[in-house]
Amino acid sequence: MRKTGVILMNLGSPDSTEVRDVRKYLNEFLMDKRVIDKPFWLRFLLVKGIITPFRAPKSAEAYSTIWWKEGSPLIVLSERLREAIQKKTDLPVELSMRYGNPTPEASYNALLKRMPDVEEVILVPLYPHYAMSSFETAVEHMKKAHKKNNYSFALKVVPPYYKHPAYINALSESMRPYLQEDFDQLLFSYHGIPVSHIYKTDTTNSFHNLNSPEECCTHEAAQATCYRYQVMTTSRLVAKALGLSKKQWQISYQSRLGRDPWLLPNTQVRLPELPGEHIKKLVVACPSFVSDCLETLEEIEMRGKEDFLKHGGEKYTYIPCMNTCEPWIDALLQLIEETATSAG
Ligand SMILES: C=CC1=C(C)c2cc3[nH]c(cc4nc(cc5[nH]c(cc1n2)c(C)c5CCC(=O)O)C(CCC(=O)O)=C4C)c(C)c3C=C
Ligand SMILES: [Fe+2]
Ligand SMILES: [Fe+2]
Repeated sequence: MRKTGVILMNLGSPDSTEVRDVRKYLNEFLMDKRVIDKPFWLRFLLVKGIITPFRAPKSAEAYSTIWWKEGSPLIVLSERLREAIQKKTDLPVELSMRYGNPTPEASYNALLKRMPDVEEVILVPLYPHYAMSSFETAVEHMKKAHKKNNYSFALKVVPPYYKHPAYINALSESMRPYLQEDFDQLLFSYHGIPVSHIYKTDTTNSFHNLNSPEECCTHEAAQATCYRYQVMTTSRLVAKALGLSKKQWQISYQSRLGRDPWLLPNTQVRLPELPGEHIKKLVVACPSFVSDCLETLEEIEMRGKEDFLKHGGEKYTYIPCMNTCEPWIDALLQLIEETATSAG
């Protein structure tokens, strides 16, 4: 048996709701070339000159409406997830963040302290879908720190699990209790990305049918890195597991930033429109996030609800992320086990 350790990796949060900490976090996040894929000089000008100065005070205020006494919900929930997995495995499990703390070095070193002769580390990106601004940047960041520090252990990555039966089961079961009461539609609101990212990660030059709400690309190699295809697949499989007909659900994309074209339809645009389309009782789930965070608690649970009800909606139910629910812990243990025993 190889000596194996595990690192869970999520996005990260500012250290506090102080504007200076939010500014530092936004600068690190948005200067990532996989998040804003512009030439360095343009990204620098946009981020340091326009986006961060305007956004930091607003984001700080938004963070202060969801912050817990223990800290950022995303960090606290990710740490609770680590603890819950640790209770069910003998492998040492650590947590890392793409931006802010704990850094990859801190988590590798924490793992080495617990298991000095570790031979392989299984990296679990806490993103079910592939996007260059989420999954890819997390993996590349961990690989970079691995190479820089010349660690002797191997690094293995859990691939995107957007259609893995254990993940689909966990997501469906976490949602099921919220669909017992009468509702008109379920909205899957995924984090949006710029359309250009879909083409940038596609090495096959495939056609992505952006006009179709039901299909994207058909080439398997393109699907492996197509965020849109993957979120559509997750939604279809979850809807099937929950016994929903096609008329009972739809997809939209949230958290848009900047002027470039992003995936459509946009959640912020759709929420006020839905009551006019006879969708008065809405249930909303956010499956691109596995832990609740600013984008789910503030944008969807709070602001989204207000907007929907203001425009004639009657009932709005937000479904929390999987966080530490039991089937999710079991799914992660299965993904870790499968990756540890895989040849890669
Ligand atoms: C160009 C901008 C952004 C892209 C592309 C993007 C993709 C992306 N993000 C997540 C997950 C999360 N994003 C979160 C916050 C957040 N996202 C952006 C911008 C882009 N994200 C910003 C500027 C922020 C900061 C907050 C704000 O000012 O709105 C979070 C929450 C973090 C927290 O602390 O709670 C998550 C999680 C994914 C999965 C993704 C691509 C699929
Ligand atoms: Fe984001
Ligand atoms: Fe596609």
